[in-house]
Amino acid sequence: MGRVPVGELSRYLLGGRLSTNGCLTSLRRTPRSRLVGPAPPTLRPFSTFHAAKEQPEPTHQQVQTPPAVPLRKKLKDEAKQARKQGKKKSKADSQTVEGWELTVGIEIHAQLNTPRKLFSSANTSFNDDPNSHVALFDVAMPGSQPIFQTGTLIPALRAALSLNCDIQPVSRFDRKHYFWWDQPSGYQITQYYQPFAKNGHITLLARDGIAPEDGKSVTIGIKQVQMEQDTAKTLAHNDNTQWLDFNRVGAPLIEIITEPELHHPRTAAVLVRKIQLLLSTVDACVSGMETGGLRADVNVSVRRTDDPSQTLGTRTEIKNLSTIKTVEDAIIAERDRQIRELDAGRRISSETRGWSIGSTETRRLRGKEGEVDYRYMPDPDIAPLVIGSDLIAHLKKSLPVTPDTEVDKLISYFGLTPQDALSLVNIDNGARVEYFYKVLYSVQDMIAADDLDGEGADVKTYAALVGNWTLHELGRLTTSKAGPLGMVDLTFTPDGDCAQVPDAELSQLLYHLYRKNITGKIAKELLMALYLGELEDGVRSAIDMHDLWFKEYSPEEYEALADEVLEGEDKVLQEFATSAKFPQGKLMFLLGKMMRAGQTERIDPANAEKVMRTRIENLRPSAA
Ligand SMILES: Nc1ncnc2c1ncn2[C@@H]1O[C@H](COP(=O)(O)OP(=O)(O)OP(=O)(O)O)[C@@H](O)[C@H]1O
Ligand SMILES: [Mg+2]
Ligand SMILES: [Mg+2]
Repeated sequence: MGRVPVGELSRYLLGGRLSTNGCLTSLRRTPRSRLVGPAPPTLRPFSTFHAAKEQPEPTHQQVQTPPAVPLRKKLKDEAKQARKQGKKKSKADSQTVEGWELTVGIEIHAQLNTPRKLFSSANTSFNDDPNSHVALFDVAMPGSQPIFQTGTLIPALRAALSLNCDIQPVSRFDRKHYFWWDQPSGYQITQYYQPFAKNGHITLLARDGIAPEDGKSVTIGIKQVQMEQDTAKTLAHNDNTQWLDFNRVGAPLIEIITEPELHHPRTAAVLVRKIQLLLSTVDACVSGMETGGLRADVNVSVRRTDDPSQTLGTRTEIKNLSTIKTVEDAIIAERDRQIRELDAGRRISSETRGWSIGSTETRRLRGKEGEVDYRYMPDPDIAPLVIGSDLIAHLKKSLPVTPDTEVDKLISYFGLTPQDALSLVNIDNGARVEYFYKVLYSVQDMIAADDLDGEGADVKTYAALVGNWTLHELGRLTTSKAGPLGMVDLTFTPDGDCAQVPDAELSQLLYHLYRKNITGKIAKELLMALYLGELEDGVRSAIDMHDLWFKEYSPEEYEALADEVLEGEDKVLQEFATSAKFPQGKLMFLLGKMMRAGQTERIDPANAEKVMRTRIENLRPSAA
């Protein structure tokens, strides 16, 4: 059958609203905010749907994803919720329940980092105007055909290789049928019979934060990785009206399916976090859970440990978990619910369940028995996918180092503590560690240019300083103490650029701190001023302008300062002279007073302590 010319179709179906390149474009640009305002008039036939009361629950992964909430806010809300429920951990959130074995398998859906949809040349987009990137095929226009976008394969392969999978030389696409408003064709194209990658694994280490019961490390099998289409985004509006944004329909996803080999809730959460980081490290996916780019479905079952049959219990599936913490919380709640049911003599029915942030119970969405028959069939319009071994070899060679190797290097070569190394690699989806390297290498260049220590300076001496500042001092900026701006999170590009605290400025600051050209206190004040946007001409010029260079007190001046501080402190001095145990707290008190009395840009805490300590030690009973 010949294909209907696009022009004819568009006139017939949309009154000429199709653009010539085959993509739907809204006639009037619809600002993002309109998503919560009245429906865009030109898109009405597609973007509204009046849900009849008897509509079934959404199937598969089409349970609505809530609009992305910043991770920071989510974590705060979760912490608040936890505080409300009492800080004390209840018995229920332990990692094990005596007499029972928990089993978990996870399906992770991740959006691939690619500019095109899976079977059309429409752009993938995040937060663009609704329905502005929609090809004819994406909305199942009759006569439109899928055209596999080969570029989408590259990030998918990188993801599968990073998960140690065997790439299949030939794989195929299948149709999974179901009827729901977010899937215009009535089926999703996925890989059911022959996925492109199988038999992988991922190793989780104790330092990743797995449950102590899992020991030093645990390796979890990856059953398969498959490519598939995403669905349209549904936004619930008032009165049973659902708005649809087809920008997401047909966007390429991978589904990573683990073996049912997880036995502790925290380890399951760690697995999702580690896979998220891995996918971002190999550039397979650019966004994580916090922006809705990665969603996890957890399959949970329990069985009695003394069950001789050794078969796994019936699983239930909790769909669309959107934070790492909810993975752990939902598994615990579902495990405990299943145990309660079985203890009461009831059976677990195979069903799909949901979870909302802050809740304590999973809730039934639908039963698997009544589930739509997916009627899987090979897609007759799509040729088999043939992947050459040369491409695989090339991609293997060009994979970046894994986060595990990165952490090892930060610890052994740069001398960071394991905790700092892990945090650096884990936060901001790997962007913070990029930022760390930028700052570190600039500081290194400045030190080398001095020609004082030249190449000989031990990198560990300043790497620890840079690590501490890029992690902890930067972290401190965003606490409420910094005033209204203090709530503004630092943002990093994937390349490690930060507009609020540019790496070039921080490296200047840290170089001068390392060289003791400025004091730590001054450095902290400068960093805060930088973050608040008060240093128009940068760090170096602020130091010059306000003469903040460290001009350390002479030994005589330190002595005079100590005298000034000790005046009127006879009672404290008496304690030094008489108490058998050295009153360390009192020394700290005197030192604090000395630091406050001295000029910030002239006093070095270590030298001030030396002077004060010598004074005090002369008073000690043993010195007499
Ligand atoms: N008894 C069990 N207990 C816990 N997890 C299980 C059990 N049996 C299977 N699983 C896990 O359930 C998941 C099944 O995912 P898979 O995508 O293969 O099927 P599905 O959930 O039926 O399909 P979909 O949700 O994609 O429509 C896997 O992660 C697997 O490890
Ligand atoms: Mg699945
Ligand atoms: Mg599933």
